[in-house]
Amino acid sequence: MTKRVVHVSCIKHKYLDKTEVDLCGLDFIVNQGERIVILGSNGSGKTTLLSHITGLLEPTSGSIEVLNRNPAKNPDLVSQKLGVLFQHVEEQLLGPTVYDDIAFGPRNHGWSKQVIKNKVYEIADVLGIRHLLNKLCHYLSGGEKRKVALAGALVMEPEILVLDEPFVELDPISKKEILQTLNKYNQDKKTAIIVATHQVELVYKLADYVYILNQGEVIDKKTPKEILTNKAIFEKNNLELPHMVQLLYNLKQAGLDIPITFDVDYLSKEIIDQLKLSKKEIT
Ligand SMILES: Nc1ncnc2c1ncn2[C@@H]1O[C@H](COP(=O)(O)OP(=O)(O)OP(=O)(O)O)[C@@H](O)[C@H]1O
Repeated sequence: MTKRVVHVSCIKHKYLDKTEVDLCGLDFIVNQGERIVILGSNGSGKTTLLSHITGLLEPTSGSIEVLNRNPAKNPDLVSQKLGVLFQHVEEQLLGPTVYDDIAFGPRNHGWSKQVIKNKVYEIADVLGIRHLLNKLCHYLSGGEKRKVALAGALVMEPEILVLDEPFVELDPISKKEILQTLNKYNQDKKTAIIVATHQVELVYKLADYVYILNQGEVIDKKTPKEILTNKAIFEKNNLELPHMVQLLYNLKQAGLDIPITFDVDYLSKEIIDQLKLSKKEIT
């Protein structure tokens, strides 16, 4: 039977300035090894939802279970089983040096010096940041900080990874490498991945299911294909339609019957075939 690792049901939160966020609508459910992308425009409640899952916030009502326990009441569970990457990444870099920062979790859990060293080097190699290990975190670039924070999130081999806008500030090569790393972790270790973003193109590359948030409400759960083939979802939820999908819709409107896909090679072949065919028909 599939193990449910996260279950959030109609939680409400009141911030100190009295802003109320009601994350009701559909229950938010994540099973072991699932890759979930949470899409929503600015202020739709993505970070608020993730902050409850990671136990940083406690709801005023509703229920939240992470690995069958309340995360706000079980900080040990969170630190051992959850790997977290915050949106404002500076807030989570704790060590003076990159090495110290990645080693923070393992040291706290009493791992031996040698095991920590091996693991820090291993994860630094995976993320291509070994050359940064002796550097002070303060002087890292934005993208480097994000990679270091991700290394800190992965080093404990968590059951659940919670990532808030992980690809902001990353160059295309870093983005591709980190996507590959996340998908590999997911495959090899059955790590559940929860990513909040408004970068819709990630859906195709990093989602088994997509939850859509709109003004705090969890309004929909869909597969990537269902999202990408339904233009109305983008308009209704103030999400940017990726250029490639817009192009496909335009071609469809002009009479070319092309499947909606993000596979550039497949798409190019389809377009070329159809253009060749129509050229033949004319001549
Ligand atoms: N610490 C806070 N104090 C007061 N209000 C807050 C706080 N954090 C978030 N909010 C409010 O809660 C609502 C949801 O914000 P949240 O940050 O969860 O949205 P988001 O979907 O992550 O947005 P973005 O994509 O811009 O990061 C917004 O109206 C926001 O102003």
